[in-house]
Amino acid sequence: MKYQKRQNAIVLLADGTIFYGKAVGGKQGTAFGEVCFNTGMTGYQEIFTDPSYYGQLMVATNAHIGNYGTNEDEVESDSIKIAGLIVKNFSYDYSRPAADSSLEEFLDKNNLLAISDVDTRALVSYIRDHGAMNAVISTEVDNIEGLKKQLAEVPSMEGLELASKVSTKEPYYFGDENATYKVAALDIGIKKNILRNIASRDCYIKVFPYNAKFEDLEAFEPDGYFLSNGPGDPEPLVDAQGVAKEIIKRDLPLFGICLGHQVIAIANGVSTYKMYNGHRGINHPVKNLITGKGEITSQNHGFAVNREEAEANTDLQITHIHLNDDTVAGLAMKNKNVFSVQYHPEASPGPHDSSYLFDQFVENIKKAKLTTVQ
Ligand SMILES: NC(=O)CC[C@H](N)C(=O)O
Repeated sequence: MKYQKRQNAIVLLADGTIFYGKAVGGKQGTAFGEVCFNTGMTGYQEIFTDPSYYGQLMVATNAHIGNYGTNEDEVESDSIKIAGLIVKNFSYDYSRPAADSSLEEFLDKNNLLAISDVDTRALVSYIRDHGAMNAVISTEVDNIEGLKKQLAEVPSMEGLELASKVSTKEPYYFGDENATYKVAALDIGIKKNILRNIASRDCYIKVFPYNAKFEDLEAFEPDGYFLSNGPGDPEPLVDAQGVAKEIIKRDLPLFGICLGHQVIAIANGVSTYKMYNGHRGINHPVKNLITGKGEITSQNHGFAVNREEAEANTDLQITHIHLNDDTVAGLAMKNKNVFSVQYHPEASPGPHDSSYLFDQFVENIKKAKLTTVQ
């Protein structure tokens, strides 16, 4: 495929701005989504398969993508979840002993359209200045007006419920069934490395579909509950919010990550909003307000919790702050076993500074279990 003629391609933004490139591997096609960028230098395979990215066209700010190939174990779900890929230099060749295929093969297997040779620095500067917006990538370079019409029909990410598109259809189990603790996880777009992190801390997990009811989770007789990351706007996720409310009412141990964190905030009456530009990268600085320590975190979100409302809410405490823009990065409920973070302690990709949060979850479970037994 390497020397095949590559089709001309465009990135057309919702405001009419056009960037030019070439379709990877001589492909033809068109893909729509919200354009967003990730600043991570590594971890592209994990990012492409993270269900939180469903419906998004990903711009990689790293200038070389594909150079270390892919490995079938380095996925965060069973398929690519981004809607399309935009890069500067696409590496058809790769070099890494652990790789088992090229990125081109991996994209082909998942039928994903990728566009290279785009001036990604100019594109990212543009999005930073003009905010997140819908876009289309396409090889139909002579059909700009037609593409514009179709693009106008693509719904905005604001208000969009996407958890149902990526959640498991049936419940399933993860980990060792003889583990000491049982955790019920609500899958609103869960990443595999979250399951690995919880299971490796002596927990057996049952994973439930996005529309499961609290009673479904409770029937597993779990020691703790988990609300996952995931795509789209948290506001329409009424089922998940209902589950969170029931868990909170009973003061059961609960941990939420990213979309799960936003759901917990909404369950407490605190609203979320669409950010001008989200946080997507693997070096985002966060301050833990309880310990005073900084952590370098992996992030991927386009919505955030309203800080003023969270501060005014007497049931909540802000535990973490994003140091770039002072947005809420972590919450805990006062006098309850409930906490959540806006970022990704499971990393994959990213640093492991925040893995202590999984320890904290299991500690909370342990304490709650001791109290119930006595
Ligand atoms: N990683 C996530 O869970 C993302 C949450 C939500 N979809 C957002 O963009 O803010």
